[in-house]
Amino acid sequence: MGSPTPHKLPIIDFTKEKLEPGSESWLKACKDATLALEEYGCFVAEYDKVPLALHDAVFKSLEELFDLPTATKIQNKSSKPLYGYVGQIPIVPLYESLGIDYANTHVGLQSFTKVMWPNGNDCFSEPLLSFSKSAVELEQMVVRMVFESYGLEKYYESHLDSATYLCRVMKYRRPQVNETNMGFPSHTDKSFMTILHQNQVDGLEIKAKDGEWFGVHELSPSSFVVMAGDAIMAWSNERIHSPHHRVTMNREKARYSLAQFSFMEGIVQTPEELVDAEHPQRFKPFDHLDLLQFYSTGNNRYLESAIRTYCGV
Ligand SMILES: O=C(O)CCC(=O)C(=O)O
Ligand SMILES: [Fe+2]
Repeated sequence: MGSPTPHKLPIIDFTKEKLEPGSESWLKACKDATLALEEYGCFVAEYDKVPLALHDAVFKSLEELFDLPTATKIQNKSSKPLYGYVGQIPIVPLYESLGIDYANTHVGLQSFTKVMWPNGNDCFSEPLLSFSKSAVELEQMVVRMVFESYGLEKYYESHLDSATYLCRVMKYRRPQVNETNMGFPSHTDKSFMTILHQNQVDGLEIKAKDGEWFGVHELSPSSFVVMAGDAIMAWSNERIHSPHHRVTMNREKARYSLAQFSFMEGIVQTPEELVDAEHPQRFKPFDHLDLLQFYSTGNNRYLESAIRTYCGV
């Protein structure tokens, strides 16, 4: 028996100037993006709205942020579950992250920045805000493509009205000798969708539907990983797959990354058009923040699929 073909994430070109809704290149990208989200739950978008100078400024400012004292970083708190500082966890020793809610808005970024630097820090907030706005634009394009592919564009505007964006910025320090190289354990995202961007240090691994793990390599400063979260899996009545993924550190350098998660304010519900005899409803309507609350309670984060336990039919 020959060995199976190695998995590789599809790469979809979002750099085209003429990626106008309705154009031929738009229709092709709609098909490719939806297929990739159905098959792998993610793909690499080549996207040029974050110029190299901005990419560099963002990662430079992340170094400055993570160099702050832990006592400052732990002030990153939120009334929403799992929105604040995460770190100093003995079983995940390499990982540290902070959450910036409403990162695509001036107000959101200022309120985060003021906690870290009481006198403000425009060298941090300006690049992060531009980055976050561009990541939102990319996500909204992908969501529009998916809605159009399923003939459900009529729901797109109301979807946008209730989408909010949390930008989680992450550092994985390099492992010391004899220390685990596990950067972050296997999980699925609880978001509707996630946009990931990294410095040039690899580590992200995806579990394919056949159970095989594979690494995501050769990402450039213009590469963004677009990943389906549990909420779009439920919305799509499981046509779209939210993949398990993890981070494994193999390199000598620290890894910095940004994950911009979309969360819906209020109820997520499968459109009736996606439910029929062949596709019976798989998930009951659920409140997105309540799902997060459930996931963050007790040992629920160790469930194989928190969303199935929470609202699976
Ligand atoms: O650092 C990464 O590339 C992935 C992070 C991740 O999976 C997450 O924050 O949910
Ligand atoms: Fe994730």
